[in-house]
Amino acid sequence: MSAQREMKEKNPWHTPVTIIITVIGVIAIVALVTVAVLQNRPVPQKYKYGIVLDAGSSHTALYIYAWPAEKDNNTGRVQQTHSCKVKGKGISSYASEPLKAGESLKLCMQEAEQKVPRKRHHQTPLYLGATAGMRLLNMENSKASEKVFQAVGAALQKFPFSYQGARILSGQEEGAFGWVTVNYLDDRLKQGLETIGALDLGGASTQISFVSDNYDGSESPSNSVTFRLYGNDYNLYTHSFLCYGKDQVLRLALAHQTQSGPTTILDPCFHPGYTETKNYSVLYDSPCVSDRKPLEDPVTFIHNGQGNFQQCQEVVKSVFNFTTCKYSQCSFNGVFQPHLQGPFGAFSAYYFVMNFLNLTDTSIPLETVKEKLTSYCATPWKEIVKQHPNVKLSYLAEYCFSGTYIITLLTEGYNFTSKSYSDIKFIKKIKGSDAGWTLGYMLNLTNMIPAEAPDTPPLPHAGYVSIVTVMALLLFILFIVSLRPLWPSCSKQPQIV
Ligand SMILES: Nc1ccn([C@@H]2O[C@H](COP(=O)(O)OP(=O)(O)O)[C@@H](O)[C@H]2O)c(=O)n1
Ligand SMILES: [Ca+2]
Repeated sequence: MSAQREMKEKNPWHTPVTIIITVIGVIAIVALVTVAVLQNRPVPQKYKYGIVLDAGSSHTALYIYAWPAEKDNNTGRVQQTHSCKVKGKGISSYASEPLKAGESLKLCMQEAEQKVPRKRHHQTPLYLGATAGMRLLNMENSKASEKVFQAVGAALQKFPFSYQGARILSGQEEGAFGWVTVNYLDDRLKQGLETIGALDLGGASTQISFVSDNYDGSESPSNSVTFRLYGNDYNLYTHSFLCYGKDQVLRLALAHQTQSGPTTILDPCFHPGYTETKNYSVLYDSPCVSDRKPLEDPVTFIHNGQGNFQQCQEVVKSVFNFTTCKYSQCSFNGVFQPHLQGPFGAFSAYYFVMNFLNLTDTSIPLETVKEKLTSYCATPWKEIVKQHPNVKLSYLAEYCFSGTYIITLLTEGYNFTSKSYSDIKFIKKIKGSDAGWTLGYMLNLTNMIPAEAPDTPPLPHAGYVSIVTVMALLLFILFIVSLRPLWPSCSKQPQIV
């Protein structure tokens, strides 16, 4: 009995020091694990918002962007959370009734009020950028364009957002911000990867923007935009061709065909059997074509389709000027263009048209694309209408022309070859956000892309917490092991006799 008591008294685990150390150790482990778990628990995410209105020549669209509020600007990913297509035409079409331009935006703005949490309304910046439609109106009638902007500004200021103004983007801005958008969405900038070129086709202008290794900006400086983003320097080539959006080129092509004065034209870019009586005044109602207006013309002309892709290409080629180039190389109209380089993303009308024609797959050889267009254009109008009962006739009539224009612009205009054609991807969205200039515009105006790479800690937070926990556990085990001489099994067992 006394021997047993002696043993109990000598059991080192029962000394107050070991008990205290063990308790502290256990508490420390529990505390560490709790901290590690709590720190990495997903917290409900709060977002900040930004709204951009793209006032294009054919229509206006509203985009809402959101990004995590907690993370600083350098790490938060901006995403499109909502878009709204404004009913009716572009704001430039309201030149004679500017107030209606403002009114047209109301429904989409009300939708934005619903989509952005009320608490965030006041700190949500709201921008409106207008492109080629307003550029043309401004050239034609600057007073009318001012009035449209006044009306649009007054309408937008009635909403609870932080209105940042409405303005016309320059062609360079439109091209460069489109390039920023696609490269930002594809994560090319932060990682300093090879960039994607951007091809944007609108109704009234078209943009091409890309980085080329043998272009330093010295030849034709007006085509050069330099950026420093996340610590990398970019020398971007960009050009915007005003009047070379697909709607203006259609006018140019028609003007070309009606110039010699016949009141009936047989248009190879429209389907056989298509026939419409059109107004000359509507055709020439644009600064892109007004200088080609014949002095005397009848009020109307009859527009008949013929459906011949090859001849249509000849008509389209006639709207490009290839005769002069004062630089080492040009695209068309005497505009400098360096050697094409790298993958390209083609969006906006490039996508809409090629998607309608089932030609977005650029692994289809260019020759096959041309064959498909040849057979599509040659399909009688009646059949086309039967095949697409839900497409508006005015849009449906133009796909043969638009497809032909796209292929001609890419190959004859920009010099894409049968080989480099496959470098192009026709895209609508990247990771859920629309490709277009609006996101790049907002990122720039909110300084959301830093010039220098952010200083990142060598370890991510979770890695840091895990390593500290593991090290602490190891130290604790080491400590316990160092007490080994005091362990009951190691201490001399009392002999019980
Ligand atoms: N679903 C759609 C939407 C637009 N589009 C065309 O895409 C072009 C968009 O041009 P835009 O209004 O942005 O004009 P710009 O100001 O960029 O020149 C227009 O030619 C529209 O007709 C289309 O083909 N299908
Ligand atoms: Ca556009």
